[in-house]
Formats: sequence, structure tokens, C-alpha cells
Amino acid sequence: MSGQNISKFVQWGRNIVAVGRNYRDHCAELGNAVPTKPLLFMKPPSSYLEEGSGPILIPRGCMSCHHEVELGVVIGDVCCDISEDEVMSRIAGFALTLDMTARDFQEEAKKNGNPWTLAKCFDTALPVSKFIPISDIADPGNVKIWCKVNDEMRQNGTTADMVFSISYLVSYISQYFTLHRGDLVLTGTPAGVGSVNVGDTITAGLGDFITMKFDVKQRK
Ligand SMILES: CC(=O)CC(=O)C(=O)O
Ligand SMILES: [Mg+2]
Repeated sequence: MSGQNISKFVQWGRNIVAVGRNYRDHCAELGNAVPTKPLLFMKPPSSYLEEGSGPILIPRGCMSCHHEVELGVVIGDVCCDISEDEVMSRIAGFALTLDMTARDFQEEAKKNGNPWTLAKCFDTALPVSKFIPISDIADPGNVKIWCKVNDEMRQNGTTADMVFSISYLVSYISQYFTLHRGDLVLTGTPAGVGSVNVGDTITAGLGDFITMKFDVKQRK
């Protein structure tokens, strides 16, 4: 097998870039400073969980698994060194997402100055809604975004409160690495993040455009 081109084995073009601390109220609730430039991390394609394909699985050993509802931007065309003005023409559409976070793993990593990989990248850590074409949302920078656990409203925000806009974020990322069709950018979460437990149901929505629902179970 050796000597064959790696592209036969690895699927390119499925990067998932996540933005952290992009809402002031969420920065405040976790005691983090509001960043002066976008804070970026990655999630792997193996963390995708499409609605209807199964439950969110709390990872082994995690005692505090948090929901973070986020607007996902689906890239439609190559973004390399693009200006803010060019961004909207390179976007295919949107998805509602949950950046599930093993908060206790993340706190331990932060304390030790280590990366957030285990906290953010576990299987099922990225529940996603159906695709929303860009033509459906006139102003993605001003839509309500919410998340309920069972019947309790936990997060009730608006994308108008982002610190860095969608155009700024995609342009910024594209100055450092190229985004391709099919990549996804998670744009951060508003306040109200909190733990979920086995048996809970998470429901989330984006304006009148979409809702999605996921059950929560424990990874055995
Ligand atoms: C504190 C975090 O986990 C950062 C993050 O993901 C966010 O959305 O903010
Ligand atoms: Mg997040």
C-alpha cells in the first residue's frame, strides 16, 4: 500500500473551524475576557451528528457536558485571502449547530495550558440541523438563536450580538488558511450554556428557519 497518494485515503475539504468567545454575555458567564481578535479552534468531521441519526453521547468520564448553540456557516466556494465584501458570495448557506463541550475536560486543559481537543472533538460533539440555503436568510447577522433543554429555555440570543461578524470571521480565517466548499464555520455561542444529563432532550432553533432536536445518552 505504501507510496500511494494520500488523497485516495483522506477526504479533503471538510474542515470545521469554530470560533470561541464571540458573544460578550457568554464571555462574562465563563469569566473570560472579550477577545480582540477571533479565537479559533477546530472540530473534526468525525464529531458530526446529523439530526435523526442518533443521540448525543456524553463522553466517558465527563461530568459536565455543555450545550452551546451556534450558527454554522457552510462554505460554498474557495475562500483564500478574501475581503469582507467577498464573503457572502462564497457562502452556500447555513446550519444550526451545537458545539457540545465537555466543560470539565476543557477547564482541566485550560488550567494546564493544554489544547481543548478532548473537550470539543469527541464523537457526537457536533449535532447539526438540515442545510439552510443562503437565499432563505436575508440577514444572517440578525436572527434569533435559542436552545432549550427539555422545556427549559437555556439560551435565547441573537446573532446581532456577535463580537465579530460572519463576514469578518470568514475573511479573517481566509488570511491564514484556505476554506473550501463543504467546510463549516461555527460562529460562537450566546450566554446560557449549561450541562445536559442522560435522558434530556435538547431542542434548538434559528429564527423561523429551522428547529432541531437531539436526545442525550451516555457513551457506554
Ligand atoms: C469557552 C468555549 O468553549 C468557547 C466556545 O466554544 C464558544 O462558543 O464561545
Ligand atoms: Mg462554541
